[in-house]
Amino acid sequence: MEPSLTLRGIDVYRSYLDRPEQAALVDDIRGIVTAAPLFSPETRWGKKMSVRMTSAGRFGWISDRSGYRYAAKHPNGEAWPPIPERVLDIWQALANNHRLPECCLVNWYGEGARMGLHQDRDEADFSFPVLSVSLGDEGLFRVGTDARKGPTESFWLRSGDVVVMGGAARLTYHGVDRIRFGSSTLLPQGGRINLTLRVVT
Ligand SMILES: O=C(O)CCC(=O)C(=O)O
Ligand SMILES: [Fe+2]
Repeated sequence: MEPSLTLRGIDVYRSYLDRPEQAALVDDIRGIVTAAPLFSPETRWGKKMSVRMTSAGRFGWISDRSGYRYAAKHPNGEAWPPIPERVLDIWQALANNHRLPECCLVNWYGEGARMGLHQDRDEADFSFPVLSVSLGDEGLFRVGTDARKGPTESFWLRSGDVVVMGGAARLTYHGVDRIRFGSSTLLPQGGRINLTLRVVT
């Protein structure tokens, strides 16, 4: 399948998931959140992130006063639930490699939540892409270059869109400036969910 657009090497598959597929994925995510509750990670400096998170897979991404890292257990001490088949299917269709993701990060953006510009670079091997799925409210996604101070541009990600950052774009700086709270009817209470799939080891 060809991407709908490629921006600075990042492939965007617009409306990759139709509405029933999005709703089924939300049900899967409810299952993850029941097993591994959302939490608000703290940065090393003790500031709470505005995005609430949890994970599925062998590893989850956590952050606390010791810094951020992948961990085999939720902060409550339990293993993360498995990555849903429906999520793995998206990876199989678009990630174009033989490894399966080891982490499915679930990011939950409520009103006013954002994610600062960053690189995804806690993984061992950057030859594997990062794939992300957007659900619910629209999010303004900012992409730059592989330099922190490089030029950036932004575009709106909508429910059902899938983004693949691979190859030369694997270490592109990116972030979410803001969401348009209430712009989608997928989540009855509003908000945006982003799933990010990564090979970790
Ligand atoms: O919410 C998004 O679209 C991006 C999330 C992200 O960049 C991350 O979790 O590393
Ligand atoms: Fe990221």
